[in-house]
Amino acid sequence: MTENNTPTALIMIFGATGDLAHRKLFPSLYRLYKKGRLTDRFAVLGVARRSLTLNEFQDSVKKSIVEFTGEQDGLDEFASHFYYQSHDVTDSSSYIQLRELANKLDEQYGLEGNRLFYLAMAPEFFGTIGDHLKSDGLTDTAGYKRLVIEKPFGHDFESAQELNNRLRQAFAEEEIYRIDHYLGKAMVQNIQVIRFANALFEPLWNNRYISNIQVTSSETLGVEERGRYYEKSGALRDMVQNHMLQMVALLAMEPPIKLNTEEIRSEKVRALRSLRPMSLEEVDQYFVRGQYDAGTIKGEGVPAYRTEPMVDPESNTETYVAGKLVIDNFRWAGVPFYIRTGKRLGSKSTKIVVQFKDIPMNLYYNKDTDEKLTPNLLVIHIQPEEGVTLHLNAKKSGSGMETTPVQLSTANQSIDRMNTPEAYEKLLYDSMRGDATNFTHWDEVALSWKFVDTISEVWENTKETTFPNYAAGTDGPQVADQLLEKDGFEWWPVENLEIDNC
Ligand SMILES: NC(=O)C1=CN([C@@H]2O[C@H](COP(=O)(O)OP(=O)(O)OC[C@H]3O[C@@H](n4cnc5c(N)ncnc54)[C@H](OP(=O)(O)O)[C@@H]3O)[C@@H](O)[C@H]2O)C=CC1
Ligand SMILES: O=C1O[C@H](COP(=O)(O)O)[C@@H](O)[C@H](O)[C@H]1O
Repeated sequence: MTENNTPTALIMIFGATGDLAHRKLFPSLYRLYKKGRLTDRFAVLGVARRSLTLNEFQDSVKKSIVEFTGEQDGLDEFASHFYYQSHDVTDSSSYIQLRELANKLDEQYGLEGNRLFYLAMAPEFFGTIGDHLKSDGLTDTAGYKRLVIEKPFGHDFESAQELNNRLRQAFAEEEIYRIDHYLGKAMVQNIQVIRFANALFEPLWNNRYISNIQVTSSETLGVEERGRYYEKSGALRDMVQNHMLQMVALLAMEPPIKLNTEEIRSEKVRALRSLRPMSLEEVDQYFVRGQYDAGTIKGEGVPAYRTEPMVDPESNTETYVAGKLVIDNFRWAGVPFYIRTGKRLGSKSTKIVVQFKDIPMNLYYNKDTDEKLTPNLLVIHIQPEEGVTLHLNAKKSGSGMETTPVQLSTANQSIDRMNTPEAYEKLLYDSMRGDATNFTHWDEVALSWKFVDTISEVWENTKETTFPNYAAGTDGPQVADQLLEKDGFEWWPVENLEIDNC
């Protein structure tokens, strides 16, 4: 890793007029600038097709910052670092001009030839851009060259491999920063710290003491304007292949021998390699799917998935997935990892619940009340609230020896926004500093696709006759509950585990 806490670079954003650039990238760069993490030695070169003057582009940057950060301090100064080239990325003749502009900015700002190419565009263009960056000499530079690439990285293992091979013609693996914005979330980064910095947890973090782990990422949003993309993706490719499996890898991995990029990634890869593969016939035992019907969220009626724009009225696409993952290694044999994620659910929440095994005997059992001890839980609140809660049992006040559940909580300040800009801010900063720890290595991408491909093969080839099978605003389809009931467990309800109630 190249450590430099005030990095200098030319940041070339392909897709600079798009949603991601305006909602996440410009505000994140602005925050870095305000925090002094970007000195004056940086320039941003935006690329997109529409014809904009320099002033128009800089105005659009300022507008996005006001809208998404609510701030305007030093805006003119900040926006003066932004440049624009109208350029169709499929048009080979434009790259030479782009290279000349890049070289000029390099000199003007003293950027030492450092270049970050950020692909904030539809994935069909990733390969073409990579090819041109190399063939037209944009990657021939005296400083570092890095490619930051958005999801989705492929549609399945085969297409991901094809894309990877193509990009590797222009960039080495260590120069490719594949974004998974969940890895930029503070509490996802905290999973390792909670595990490896607490004598209380690490000795218990195995199949002797843990009964099951549940990872939930529920959204109230529907598919919005992304019907075209989502119809081909579904929740499995959109959320499970990347974010959900990344969280599982962090929970399941062995302690790395050092806290560096290579060691952490290699332990995550080992965890993903330990996922028990399923045969096509076994998929239904381990994974279930759902699709939302019309319903009510926060008092407002919302439409069914099949009536959303650009969605097939008979769509077979899943908007909900629940699954049981089995990790075949010494630490986790016998401990199911349950995951669930879906759109148009009752609440926006991402949580991890680690359920500990019951103690061998309940000394406090009272046959008159027949109350069972509540299992100990460690709840990691990823979003919207950020923090940790430990659910314990303690003595009820009074003269008897009855027990009552109690909770110990620590909460960070709450943030509730989709794809929190803070995540992008951290990831942008890391990519400029050369810290790839919180980006996904090709080996992780490949293993995740291989795991998910078996499920998609079955789902794409079997029409789900029960769709739509959950109403918007509910907890999802009943099949998800049945998945855990078979094992004698149930989902911990995310609402009742809110940190505010603790
Ligand atoms: N938006 C978000 O919150 C998130 C987005 N992503 C990913 O980020 C990427 C971008 O998404 P998003 O910003 O939403 O997409 P948008 O459709 O909003 O933006 C696409 C951008 O690409 C440009 N563009 C399209 N075709 C060409 C072309 N042939 N040559 C040059 N520029 C072109 C468009 O500008 P113009 O029309 O002017 O050419 C625009 O700037 C996608 O991979 C998406 O999956 C990932 C997570 C979240
Ligand atoms: O990558 C994606 O993530 C968002 C959910 O992100 P979050 O930070 O709000 O949890 C999801 O809405 C989107 O469909 C998916 O592409």
